[in-house]
Amino acid sequence: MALMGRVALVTGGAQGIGRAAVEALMRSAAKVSVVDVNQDCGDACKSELDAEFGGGSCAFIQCDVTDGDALRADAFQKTADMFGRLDIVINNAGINNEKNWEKTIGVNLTSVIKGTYLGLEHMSREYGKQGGTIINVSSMAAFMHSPHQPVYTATKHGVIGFTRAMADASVLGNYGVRINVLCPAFVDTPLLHSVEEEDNMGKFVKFKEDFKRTMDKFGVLQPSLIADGMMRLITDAALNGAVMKITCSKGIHFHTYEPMSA
Ligand SMILES: NC(=O)C1=CN([C@@H]2O[C@H](COP(=O)(O)OP(=O)(O)OC[C@H]3O[C@@H](n4cnc5c(N)ncnc54)[C@H](O)[C@@H]3O)[C@@H](O)[C@H]2O)C=CC1
Ligand SMILES: CCCCCC(=O)/C=C/[C@H]1[C@H](O)CC(=O)[C@@H]1CCCCCCC(=O)O
Repeated sequence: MALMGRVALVTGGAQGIGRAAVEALMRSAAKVSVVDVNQDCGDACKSELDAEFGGGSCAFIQCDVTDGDALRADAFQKTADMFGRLDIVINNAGINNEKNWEKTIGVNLTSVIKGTYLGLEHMSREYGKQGGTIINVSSMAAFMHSPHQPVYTATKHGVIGFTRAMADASVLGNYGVRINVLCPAFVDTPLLHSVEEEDNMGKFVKFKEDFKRTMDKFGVLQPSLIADGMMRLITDAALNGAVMKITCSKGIHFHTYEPMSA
């Protein structure tokens, strides 16, 4: 019951890692807004969550996170209006599309930046709000660059740099918002199967056997473990600017950096 009365917004929350996070939040008695572009999946998710947790604790908002106006008005503002506040934002929506790589930058990086800024508008002391916490979802691809997914890899590097800089800005600006980043290795979700398809991988699809060998080598995690990591980032008040990694070999752990020097 640690999060009783708290309100969370999870992008890409209708399936996969986002859905596991939504369930973990609801088990802790938070109210959750599931923001997802996929109407059918979102409707099914809402019905299942209402059946499990009772109505009134979650909402599904159909929204494409790359539509900045919709993200502001339909996702963030409606969530705050519906539940009366916002405390937790998980910028999780992501795609793997090397063919339409500009869309990958839009969803995986630009929308994470927008989601962070909107989260601050609703939670930061700068805006007269009560504080809160933001998690941005990156990937182990930010540490082990992938020849199968160059643009995906670039976006996930970007998410880490942006998040760490914003975490420092939050301290300097006394925002009262903790901002952390999560980097899972391979996770058993529909996204992982998109590496089989030319529509997603473009010319890199010819490397799919090599990609699968990497997966066999490192193993595949379950979404529930990623949700456990997210809950730790949400509940541990000491964490800001943390880069959490989750792998089969080491489980939940943190990346360490050299102190900054010229
Ligand atoms: N599955 C994996 O192996 C890993 C995934 N990740 C990251 O975790 C995050 C979640 O991925 P998964 O759950 O695996 O993917 P998934 O494909 O299972 O779920 C992603 C969800 O995001 C939604 N979505 C996609 N584009 C959207 C948009 N424009 N607007 C709103 N919603 C949108 C989808 O409809 C879907 O419900 C992504 O950022 C991904 O890059 C990171 C490391 C490993
Ligand atoms: C299709 C999208 C799935 C994206 C999953 C993902 O982010 C994969 C990243 C891998 C990248 O393709 C190349 C890698 O090596 C990344 C995974 C690395 C896992 C390392 C685990 C290390 C360990 O267990 O110690």
